[in-house]
Amino acid sequence: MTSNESTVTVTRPIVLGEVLFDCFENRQRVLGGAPFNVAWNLQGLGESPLFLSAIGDDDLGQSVLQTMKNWDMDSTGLQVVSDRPTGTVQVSVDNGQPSYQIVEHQAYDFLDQARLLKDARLADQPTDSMLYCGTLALRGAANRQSIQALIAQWTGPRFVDLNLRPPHFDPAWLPALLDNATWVKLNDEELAKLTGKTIQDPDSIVQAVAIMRSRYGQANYLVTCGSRGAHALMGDNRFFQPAVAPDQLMDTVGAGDAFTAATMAGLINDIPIDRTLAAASRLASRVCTLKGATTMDRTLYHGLFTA
Ligand SMILES: OC[C@H]1O[C@H](O)[C@H](O)[C@@H]1O
Repeated sequence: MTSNESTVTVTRPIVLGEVLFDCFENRQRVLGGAPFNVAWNLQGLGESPLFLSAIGDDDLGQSVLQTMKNWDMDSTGLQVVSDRPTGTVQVSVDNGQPSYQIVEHQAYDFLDQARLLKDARLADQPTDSMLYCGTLALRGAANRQSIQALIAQWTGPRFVDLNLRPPHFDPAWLPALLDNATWVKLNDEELAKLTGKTIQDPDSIVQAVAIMRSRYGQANYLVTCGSRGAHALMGDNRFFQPAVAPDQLMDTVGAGDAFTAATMAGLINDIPIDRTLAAASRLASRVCTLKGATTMDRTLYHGLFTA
């Protein structure tokens, strides 16, 4: 956010999950991983997220550290796992739509629980700090236990990003993850998969979210539907935001994460939800013009909340 539109930030978002390199078919490597993308965009939006993850003791890990430093990001929450590689994902893009081959047993799968809880500085956080959790880092049993321990102690708002990346997801994780969550974000396909509903119009979204709420509690929901816009369901109210078409589509990698980050920034800064969703749509659209999810180009973040 630019200085003339920000309000005083009293909380610091904490973002937990994977950091990795998205490796494209042309051999280009771009920093990514949904939680990392969210943290990166929050930083671009003027927040100071604490990012909790792990890298390997290798060149890619050094590159993560250096790039975070260049972006003025706090890397104190980054663990080094010496016997595992820094994460990578093979990305194929067809007509702008990515598919991912996600490599297993990566450094981010082996978070040290004591260090994680310490870095989250539970006692020091203002009670209204927002904790973001993705789902990929839950795939290992030890990580799952660590993340559940952190969630169990968390008293502030929680934002859960359901990234269903088969086969790295199990609905059995959902009760612990969604219980008492403040916000849940997923896309229309994920909502359809989890509820068995066909998602085709606002009514079906409302019905599917009602199913999710009956199972997992009364969170607010953010449902993104690609070029068909996004819906925020807050209590009984639903807000719709049309999608902004990108100037020139490169790929949609990280568009949803950009949407999440701008939404979190709006919530943290008490910006009205309609303005927040409009900004989120703009940022998602701009990310679609990039190869991959992240860029050092700060103009990406200009005028998002004022346009
Ligand atoms: O949401 C996009 C991210 O998810 C995938 O896991 C890719 O790594 C990419 O950066």
